[in-house]
Amino acid sequence: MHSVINNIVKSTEKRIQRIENEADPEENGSIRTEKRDIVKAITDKKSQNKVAVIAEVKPASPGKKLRDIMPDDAVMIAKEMEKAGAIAISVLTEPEFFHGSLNNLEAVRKEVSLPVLRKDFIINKVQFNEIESDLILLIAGILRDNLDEMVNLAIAKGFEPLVEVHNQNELEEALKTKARLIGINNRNLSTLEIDLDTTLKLAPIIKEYDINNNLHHTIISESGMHNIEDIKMVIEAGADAVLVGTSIIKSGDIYAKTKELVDALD
Ligand SMILES: O=C(O)c1ccccc1NCC(=O)[C@H](O)[C@H](O)COP(=O)(O)O
Repeated sequence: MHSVINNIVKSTEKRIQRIENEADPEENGSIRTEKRDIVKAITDKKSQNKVAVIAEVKPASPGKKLRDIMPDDAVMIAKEMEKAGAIAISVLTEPEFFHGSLNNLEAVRKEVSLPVLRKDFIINKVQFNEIESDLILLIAGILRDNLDEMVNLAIAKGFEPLVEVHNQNELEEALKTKARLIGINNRNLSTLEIDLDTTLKLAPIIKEYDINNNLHHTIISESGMHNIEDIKMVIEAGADAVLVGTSIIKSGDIYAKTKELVDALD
């Protein structure tokens, strides 16, 4: 793992200590009452020959500030994304390296009707009790042997787990779990380099696995997409949806950039 990721995990462990000190770990919160179905949203979007875009409310990435985003701004950004045809909103909640917040997520989920993904470094089950979201990110390369258990706990808590992988080993572990959504992260968490070929390499492996086992996973290509060509490339490789943060947030026109990506197949 890159030293940045090690630092993020250490910082997350400190956050977890605070949660454990403050909350009842057996608290039964986070059971969804209202389901926002991302799989249906993706299927519907694809049937219109549009791109299923999960647009990310991302204030920063390690060492890079993108835009100050407080709850009111997060809501305004998410509404622009929704209006432009995004099928879901991803909200960063990691505070130290991504300047995200639980308040941003809570405000967005209240004000938009799309499924909302909690984008964070989830390494302990107590984090499931922190806040409601429709989807939750689980990173195979960080959770390793705990992946299967965390997927099961997330499902039991009412979350739709998005299991993120970057290489074939992680993918094989992800496919052993009950997760319906596999995120292929084009960003290598050991080097932080981005290579869209990651999706080109891994998506066909998922497709073949599904054919052989009569299953259907939803494939989400994540990170490093900036333009129509990037989107077309990963969709052609078999991605059902794309997750885009930086290029939308930095564009200066959230609505226009999101729409450009949604309409990439026109
Ligand atoms: O965004 C980063 O630089 C980053 C660094 C270390 C770990 C994770 C990181 N990103 C998390 C993400 O998954 C992205 O925010 C998401 O896929 C959107 O990517 P992008 O469109 O490249 O902002």
